[in-house]
Amino acid sequence: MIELDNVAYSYGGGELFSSVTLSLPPGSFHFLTGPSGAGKTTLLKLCYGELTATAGQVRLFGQDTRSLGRDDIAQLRRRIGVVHQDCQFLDHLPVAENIALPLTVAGRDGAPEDLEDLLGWVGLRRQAGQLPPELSGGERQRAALARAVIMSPDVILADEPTGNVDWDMSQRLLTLLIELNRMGKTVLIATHDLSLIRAAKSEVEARVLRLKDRRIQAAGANL
Ligand SMILES: Nc1ncnc2c1ncn2[C@@H]1O[C@H](COP(=O)(O)OP(=O)(O)OP(=O)(O)O)[C@@H](O)[C@H]1O
Repeated sequence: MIELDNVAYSYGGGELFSSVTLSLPPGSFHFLTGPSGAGKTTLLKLCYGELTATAGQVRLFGQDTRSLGRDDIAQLRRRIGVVHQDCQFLDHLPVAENIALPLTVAGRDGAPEDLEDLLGWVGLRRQAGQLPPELSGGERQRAALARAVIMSPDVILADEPTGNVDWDMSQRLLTLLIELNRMGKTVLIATHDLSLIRAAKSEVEARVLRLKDRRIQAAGANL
């Protein structure tokens, strides 16, 4: 689905990381962990074509992004749902409209009952008409997850999806992501939260990648 081959990235200063090789096969579940500032968000941005690698190859659904134009990459990105770290809602639009926004942008009409089902799945039917600033942290994260999956993507990339929520809400979000994986979606979660990773490992076969010292390392058993 998504493959990085010997990838390096620099924002202009020194290299943030280099020699990063990873593969997210269909239906796989990965965690990406590592210290703050190691470059997890940056790596996710490379995985969905938001940034271009300074060296190496990024393949999205088998296609080398270096050979693709912006429109091609935009098309491929529709197959990837992203849960951003800061959620990024349009605060003047109700929650339901924020969740449906990717459909609107793509010029597609979603069936109202599908949106209703999605709101029910994330437990936000009651909050559908509220504005994003009125939501709690956990509600915002669930709304962000709903928005990420509304286009039925093949891959879900979640950047700290349980940041700023309590343990019960972390578990609830994790359960939703595991459900998506059981439906066949490829899932990558960037997180600092090692207890979340431990909790997931009893539920799903997850591979843990650690970004540290400018390299990707497979995390050992000492999580
Ligand atoms: N647009 C940018 N321009 C310049 N430097 C940037 C930019 N975005 C991020 N950085 C820097 O790149 C480094 C990695 O940032 P990134 O957000 O990818 O790390 P992270 O591992 O996700 O961190 P955290 O766990 O704290 O969210 C940081 O030092 C950050 O300041």
